[in-house]
Amino acid sequence: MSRLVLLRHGESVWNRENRFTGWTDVDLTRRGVDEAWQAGRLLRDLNFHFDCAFTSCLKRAVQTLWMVLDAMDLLWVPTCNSWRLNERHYGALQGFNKAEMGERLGKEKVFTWRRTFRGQPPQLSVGDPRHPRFDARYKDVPANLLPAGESLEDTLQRVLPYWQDVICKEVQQNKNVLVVAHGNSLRALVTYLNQIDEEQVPDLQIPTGIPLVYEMDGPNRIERYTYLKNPDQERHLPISHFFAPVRQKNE
Ligand SMILES: O=C(O)[C@@H](CO)OP(=O)(O)O
Repeated sequence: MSRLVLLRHGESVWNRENRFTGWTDVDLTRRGVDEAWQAGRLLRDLNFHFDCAFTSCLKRAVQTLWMVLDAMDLLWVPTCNSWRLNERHYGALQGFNKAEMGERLGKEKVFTWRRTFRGQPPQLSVGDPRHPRFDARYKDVPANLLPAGESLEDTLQRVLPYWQDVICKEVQQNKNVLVVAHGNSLRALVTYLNQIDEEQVPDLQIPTGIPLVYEMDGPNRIERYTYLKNPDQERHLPISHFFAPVRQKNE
């Protein structure tokens, strides 16, 4: 039995400003920092332990991971950063205000980009200075793999090899694993793990700073899962309190 915890970073500056963020490397807000510490303290109080941790190459996730591990006195745990866990690349939308884009281009279009499985945002041109090929942190990633605008489906295709080749191997060895990533890279992973139908994908949202815990019997067998919500009220409850049995799609 292994515990896998998925955590979206705390609130970022562009979350607060309601701007398309994607691969833009923005900071956490004060509230985002508090969310990260609170998640770490909750996991500590519930006696969680991690053998390894994974995050993206974006500082809002990296900083959240560090704060969580610090709160748990686990800063020594081996961690890996991968571009494959980055947020969905929002292409030419990055930087624009979501509500303003809805007014200008239509709410339905913006909804399709933000919440459907296949909605693909307008791409960045290869010469655009915001293109990841100009960013030193991606210099070892083959150019043809670097995205310039992704649907959730594209994000899943990028996240999945990292899940299968790296994170899964740890779960297979019954390790307890923490993954701190982003709203859409985690939506993609949860879509896969929970076998969520394409029509249900728009309803799936991942909140900032709330740990999503899976108890896994092998990499493809979820025994049960739950969010650890309302930290202040639930801090002193045993972990067994949180779980309800999971029905999987093929059961
Ligand atoms: O802007 C983004 O990169 C993401 C996450 O903050 O936004 P959305 O939830 O709209 O996909």
